[in-house]
Amino acid sequence: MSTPTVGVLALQGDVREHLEALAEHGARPVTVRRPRELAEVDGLVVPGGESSTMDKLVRAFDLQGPLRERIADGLPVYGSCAGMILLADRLVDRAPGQETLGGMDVLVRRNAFGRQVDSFESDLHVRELGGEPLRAVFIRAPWIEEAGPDVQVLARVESGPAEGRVVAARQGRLLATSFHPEVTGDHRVHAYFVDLVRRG
Ligand SMILES: NC(=O)CC[C@H](N)C(=O)O
Repeated sequence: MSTPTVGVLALQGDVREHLEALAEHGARPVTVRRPRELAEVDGLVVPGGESSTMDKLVRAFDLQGPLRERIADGLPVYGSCAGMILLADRLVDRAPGQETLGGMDVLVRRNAFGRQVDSFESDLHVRELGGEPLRAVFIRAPWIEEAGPDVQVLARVESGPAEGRVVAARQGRLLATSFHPEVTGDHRVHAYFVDLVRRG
């Protein structure tokens, strides 16, 4: 699979930046809005946005069942911010009636960093992405509050009041970050994900 087809769930949120970052790293990027489009992809990005809105749209577009099935079948999925929330098996501070797709054995807290620090940037050292620190942009971001034994922690906040909080993790073919790597020029997270898709 030299040029994998990688979808971006395009119901809501920042889709275009992900498509560009995926193309840069050798994937054939496509938008996914319908079950038949989901059936064509080798991997999927669930972008940031607003997780309860995205959940409603996922259900309105009859994608919840097909997405859960493909996740259970081992589809590689990368969730950023709201996407991390959608991949979580358990949520704190969910909106009324909000559901997730699940797949990752984590407890995720929405809007975890508090209102006074809606958005911020921070450098993270992510061993899997090589030596250079990664500039991470957090926008009303969640964090992973608890992670099961099969979850590999990839990055934690390195300073400030949230020091030690888990903001990137992987469980098998599922990858999640609290932050938005698509808005910086450094797309190593996308490269890592495309590699994960290629390995099948
Ligand atoms: N940038 C984001 O994706 C924010 C996520 C948003 N706070 C939510 O709950 O869905």
